[in-house]
Amino acid sequence: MHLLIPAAGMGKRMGSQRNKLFLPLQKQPILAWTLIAASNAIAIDWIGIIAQPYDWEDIQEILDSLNLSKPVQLIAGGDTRQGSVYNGLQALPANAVKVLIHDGARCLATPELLDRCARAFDTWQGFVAAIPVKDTIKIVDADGAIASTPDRSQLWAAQTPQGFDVQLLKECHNQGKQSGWEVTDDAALFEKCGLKVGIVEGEETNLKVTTPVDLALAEYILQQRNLESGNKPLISS
Ligand SMILES: Nc1ccn([C@@H]2O[C@H](COP(=O)(O)OP(=O)(O)OP(=O)(O)O)[C@@H](O)[C@H]2O)c(=O)n1
Ligand SMILES: C[C@](O)(CO)[C@H](O)COP(=O)(O)O
Repeated sequence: MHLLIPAAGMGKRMGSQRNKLFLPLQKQPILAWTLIAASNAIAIDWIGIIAQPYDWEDIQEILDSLNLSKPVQLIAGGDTRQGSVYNGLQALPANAVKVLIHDGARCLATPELLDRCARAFDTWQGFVAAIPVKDTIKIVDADGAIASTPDRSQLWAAQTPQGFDVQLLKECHNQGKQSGWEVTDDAALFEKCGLKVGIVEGEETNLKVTTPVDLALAEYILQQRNLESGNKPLISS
């Protein structure tokens, strides 16, 4: 299974002066934890890291320190996440038929989640990891007043991995470019193309490290995990 990791953001909401994926988390850069999970996922056999070229040297240092056994390719990021994934799709090996796309910022995803998503291709051509929404969600109008309250039983918080048939997703990205669609996840492109997207059970701890509060939560979650795992090697042999 091919995996694309969007890692070309600026970390504005983190208030970071550089790519937030280099920030330390339990003595490793955030991106390292994402790569460790990908390395330990049985189904993943190729990794594409989509990053700004000015970050490639620092990412290569992370890769050298982890010494992953799986092939890794660095791919130039775009100005938006959508643009970065577009670039990633163009850079996939010719034999890529299915692809998982997983945010570098979702560094707490477990190998088990990645493998569960890989198995979802038995059922769907497009799918997202997701969890049920816990808060009541409000649709708010331009005046700041609540316009409606969607039925919470139908609301899910989309995460990544998101998985897609490569050819279909390339076509949806091309349609998006031509039509000027601006989306915050790849599933939205599939939906706009009228293609069905399934839900795969996500993980409550699979948060996207976006703000300093997320970083503190991630620190706590990883600390607990590392205590539970003892001195088990980070990378499974
Ligand atoms: N041009 C971009 C923007 C984002 N991403 C990646 O998409 C994932 C989700 O994006 P987000 O959490 O929003 O990261 P940033 O864009 O860095 O955050 P911000 O919006 O706060 O700047 C991250 O792994 C980020 O590196 C990307 O590959 N290319
Ligand atoms: C793809 C995603 O993680 C699904 O929840 C999310 O849409 C990314 O949003 P961001 O603004 O690019 O972080």
